[in-house]
Amino acid sequence: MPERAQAPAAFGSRLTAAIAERGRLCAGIDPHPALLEAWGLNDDVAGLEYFALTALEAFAPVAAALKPQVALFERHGSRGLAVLESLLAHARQADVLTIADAKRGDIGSTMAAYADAWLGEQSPLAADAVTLSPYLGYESLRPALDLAAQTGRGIFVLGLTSNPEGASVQHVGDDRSVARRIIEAAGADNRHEAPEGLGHVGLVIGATVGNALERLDIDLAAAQAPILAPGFGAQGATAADLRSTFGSAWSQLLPTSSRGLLSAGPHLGALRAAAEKSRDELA
Ligand SMILES: O=c1ccn([C@@H]2O[C@H](COP(=O)(O)O)[C@@H](O)[C@H]2O)c(=O)[nH]1
Repeated sequence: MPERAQAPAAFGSRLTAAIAERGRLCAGIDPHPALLEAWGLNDDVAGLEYFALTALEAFAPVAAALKPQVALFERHGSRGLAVLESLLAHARQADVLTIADAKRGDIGSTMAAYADAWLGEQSPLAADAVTLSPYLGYESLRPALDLAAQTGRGIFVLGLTSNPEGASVQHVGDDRSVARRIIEAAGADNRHEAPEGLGHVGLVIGATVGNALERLDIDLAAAQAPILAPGFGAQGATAADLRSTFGSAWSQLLPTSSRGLLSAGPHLGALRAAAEKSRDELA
């Protein structure tokens, strides 16, 4: 279980320091069955554990953060979640930030339990940040927003997702789109907690969204939000796409790639080289 002797620095500062030290890449740990097979592993708990810990060892020195995809651990049941707990503990020892990609969201009373699970000091599943879905309303996330602020952890709220179907919900709205409302709400929280620099309320904005930010009149700089940008790599977005999509918000950006890196495995050297190449493209 995580133990902390004194109040930790705020998540935005910790992420800024990690990017300065290790570069801007977030390395995804997505143990897909097809990747386990490609690595010569069985699709079982032993294969999962080998995969996750090898990826951690390869990526931790060259990534600002690691993002395990929770669903791919959950599909192995309670023993899969135990592997995730072990991965998170090893990441703490390696001093690399973790973002649990769990996409949780529920009414406030249940949200408090999700917050305890992913952000609570005593939880074996506690990560440095967790992804959340605001579909029940941004304010329903309040227990997690508050606990993250108290514990020096962060959250990443889905804003504009990388999948093409996301637009049918997120782009909707007469004067202000759903995405813009979520992003403005995150910005209000960040300005309240941290008048300068990155706040603890991050946003997920896909690397694949093209000119949606411009079309929806969204000001990411004003939100002071760390931006987790999936879609880099296997979903087709390049470093050049990231630059044209995010422009002046570049300093907030944490591009994340999973299959694009993991398909270089199983050898640690090849995995490390793939991550270094992506990190350098983002430098
Ligand atoms: O909008 C979103 C939100 C989350 N994801 C997650 O990121 C990774 C992407 O994996 P790749 O292999 O690099 O495509 C995966 O865990 C998704 O669940 C996303 O892709 N888009």
